[in-house]
Amino acid sequence: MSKLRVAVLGARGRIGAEAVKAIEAAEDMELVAALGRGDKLETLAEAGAQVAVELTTPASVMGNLDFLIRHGIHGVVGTTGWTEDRLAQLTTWLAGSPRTGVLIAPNFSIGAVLTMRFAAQAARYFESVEVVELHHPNKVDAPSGTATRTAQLIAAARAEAGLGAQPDATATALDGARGADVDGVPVHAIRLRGLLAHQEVLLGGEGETLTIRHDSLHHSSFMPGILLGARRVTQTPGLTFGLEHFLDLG
Ligand SMILES: NC(=O)C1=CN([C@@H]2O[C@H](COP(=O)(O)OP(=O)(O)OC[C@H]3O[C@@H](n4cnc5c(N)ncnc54)[C@H](OP(=O)(O)O)[C@@H]3O)[C@@H](O)[C@H]2O)C=CC1
Ligand SMILES: O=C(O)C1=N[C@H](C(=O)O)C[C@H](O)C1
Repeated sequence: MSKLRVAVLGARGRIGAEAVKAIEAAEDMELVAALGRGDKLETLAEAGAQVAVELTTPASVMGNLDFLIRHGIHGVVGTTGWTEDRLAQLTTWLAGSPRTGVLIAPNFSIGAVLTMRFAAQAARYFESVEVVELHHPNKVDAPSGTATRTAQLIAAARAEAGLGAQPDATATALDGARGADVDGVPVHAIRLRGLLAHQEVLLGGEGETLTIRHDSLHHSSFMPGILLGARRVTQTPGLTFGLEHFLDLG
């Protein structure tokens, strides 16, 4: 059987370098290009890449995806910074290349995907909920893509359950003291040397609290999700948002 021809964009970055190793080690894949900033995207087409794993920066990702989609190269995207406007733009580009698939995964680790699932399940039963994400201090964005997605899923679950705004009697506060407001859910971002990628969802009701915590201790935690995404995206035209769509979570 022929191997899947995979490229990495952002190959010299923290997660990109780990992805290069994981793809090289995968028996059913061949790493055909490993590009960093300034490298020519045309290399991808010349190398016959079928899938490109995009792990760069929010500032670079749209330009890269524009190229990939125009050349019919499937995308597996871990880069953050997704807004409604960006997703709409992507959908428009994909409509012009109907056989091309793009997976955007706010988080490739199974534990983080489950955290999002569990948080959305729990959200309808608790009056209060806040998200705390904790990352290494070299991270360029805040809050994290995972925390933003988690808060959006929680907010949707609360709305579906008919829950109103959360109780919060704060009358005065320094700017930022209550975190960022993501669809009514406070999200707090910690940046601390020694950490990698961590998240807590704190839920509170009458006389009880529930904390859901996930820790990525090494970039290897993201690799099975990236490899799964690369395998599945070739069979999944259009835009898929979230690795859970490629997993059987029951
Ligand atoms: N979804 C997930 O599970 C995960 C997502 N991420 C996300 O992945 C992204 C990268 O994170 P991380 O590896 O820590 O960041 P790094 O800064 O370590 O890596 C980003 C790399 O991308 C390179 N780069 C920038 N622009 C381009 C471009 N146009 N073409 C090719 N390469 C480019 C950078 O080069 P230079 O240094 O020269 O600027 C750098 O080497 C972030 O958005 C992060 O949030 C991270 C971990 C898990
Ligand atoms: O920058 C990181 O490191 C990570 N970024 C992603 C995010 O913003 O959610 C995924 C994970 O948290 C690691």
